[in-house]
Amino acid sequence: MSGTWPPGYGYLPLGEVTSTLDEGRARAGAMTGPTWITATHQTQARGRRGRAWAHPAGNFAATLVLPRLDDPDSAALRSFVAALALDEAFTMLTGRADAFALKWPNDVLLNGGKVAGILLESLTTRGRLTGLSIGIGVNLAHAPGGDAVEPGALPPVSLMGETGLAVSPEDFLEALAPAYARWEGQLATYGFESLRTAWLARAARLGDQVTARLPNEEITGTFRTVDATGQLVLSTPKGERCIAAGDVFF
Ligand SMILES: O=C(O)CCCC[C@@H]1SC[C@@H]2NC(=O)N[C@@H]21
Repeated sequence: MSGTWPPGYGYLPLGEVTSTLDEGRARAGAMTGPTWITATHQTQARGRRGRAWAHPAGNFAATLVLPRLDDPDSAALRSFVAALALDEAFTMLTGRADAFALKWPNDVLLNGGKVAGILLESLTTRGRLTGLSIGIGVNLAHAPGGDAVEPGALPPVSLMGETGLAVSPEDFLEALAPAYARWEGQLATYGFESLRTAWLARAARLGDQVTARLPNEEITGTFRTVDATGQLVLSTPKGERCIAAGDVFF
């Protein structure tokens, strides 16, 4: 790894694994600080809501392990930190900020298709949240076929397919890791408000009608904002609804 690696962050490049999230969980106890784990192949990569995640060779797959969290209550905000870092890395590598947008809660879009996803997993000690794994998958070279996504979901796209740019997973990490460290530093120094503002400036479909699919309910309304705790705020005919977790459909 050349370039400017963020001070205090470790790096563990692996070959074939079941999932970098599994590696994060197994290795977190021995880590002394935040550590990026990458893999060239994952045999059981997972996405949000128990879905499988396709990881063809040439795509980026990593888990950033935060083995100790000073403030466990802010753990979920890391999906905003990671999304802003991904957006910054994409913009740096392509010079095309206008092509990318952020979709609540944790997808990155390129030309309206999904190019990257984030999956947070808690790390617990004796039932207490003590750390966090941030799994990140980026379709650099290949997008999985449309049949790999659920009906109504945005089509997967790849960076190569949409822009013609060949970016290696190593080069992507070299852009992403410092960007993540900067946004994490901003969260620590200034709090979530500055990230919330930055995220909203890059949000897809702000002000539009969207549908949030929750385990037992679908809520359709106007996407007003994201609140101070990271919840999605929709205006519906029955009033304002704040949504902590769910999938959003446009
Ligand atoms: O559903 C999503 O959008 C989240 C996808 C997260 C995929 C990444 S790839 C690296 C890490 N390891 C996994 O098994 N999943 C995450």
